[in-house]
Amino acid sequence: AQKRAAELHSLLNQYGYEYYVLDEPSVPDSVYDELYKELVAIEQAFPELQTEESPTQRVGGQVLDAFQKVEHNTPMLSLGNAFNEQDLRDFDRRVKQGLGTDSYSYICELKIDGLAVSLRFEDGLFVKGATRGNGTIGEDITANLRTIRSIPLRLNKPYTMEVRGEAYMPKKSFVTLNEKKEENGEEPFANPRNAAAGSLRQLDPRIAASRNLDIFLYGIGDTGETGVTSHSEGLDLLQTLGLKTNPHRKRCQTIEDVLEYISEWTEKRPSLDYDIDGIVVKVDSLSHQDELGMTAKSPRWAIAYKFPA
Ligand SMILES: COc1nc2nc(N)nc(N)c2nc1C
Repeated sequence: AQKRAAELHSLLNQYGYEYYVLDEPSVPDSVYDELYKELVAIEQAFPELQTEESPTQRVGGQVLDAFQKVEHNTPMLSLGNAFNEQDLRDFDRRVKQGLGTDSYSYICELKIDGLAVSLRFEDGLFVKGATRGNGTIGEDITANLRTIRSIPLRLNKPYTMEVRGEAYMPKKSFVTLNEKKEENGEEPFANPRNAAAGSLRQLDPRIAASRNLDIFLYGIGDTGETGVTSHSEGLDLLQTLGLKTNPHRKRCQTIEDVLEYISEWTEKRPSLDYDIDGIVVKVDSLSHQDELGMTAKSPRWAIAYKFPA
């Protein structure tokens, strides 16, 4: 039974990855459901097999009475803002001056309008999830983050690492949720960001589980042991580990390419099924990032271009 349960864990994990992360299921839902039912039956017969990594344990039963505080192993940064082309050109000039060369490249990412969270994996197992908080101390919302189907309960490799990302509510889920709230005479959420934040702050994980939240991961807390040398390699690594990253990221050689990417996504923004509030521009090479370092609270190697409100 233990062998079969382990087989079912990895099968259901793989099918879940294909469905929720790649959006390319390789088997019909009926196959997934059959295997899931088989696992539930085995776990009922052998409760000791009901481990925290089992897909049957995604939605915890108990309601917390409060969130614990969690200290992030590496602080979660905050980004300086740019509001126009001049700000971006000033940023690029500072990067060029700081590096003393113009042979560097950027990576551009959509800035998801959600809630910044940090996920901790130990030997591949998802062990803890927290809000950003003040950057050093956040709130333990592990039980709620476990309900996000695109977060694997175990990575494809036994890595120990902290990854950062943005949990969000897709636009369609936001509309449906607010329709339900209006029907029940409840106060609707103002926007998907507030809805995602409100859902992850619920003490009952069953409420978070009902909110159809999703996540895009964008950073590795401590790249040291991963051996990656650029941010874009880091994002590719996250993807191979089974984590969901945003597919619209782009390497840009010059600030002109960055400006082009920004105008492209300013136009395409309404076609996305999630809200974005800007574009994050980062110097791609990690050694260049180390050379440029940080100001008091933000990296000198990154900037967030914010769309006009
Ligand atoms: C390096 O620090 C950051 N990187 C980020 N990257 C993306 N894509 N989105 C963010 N919201 C973000 N936020 C921070 C503080």
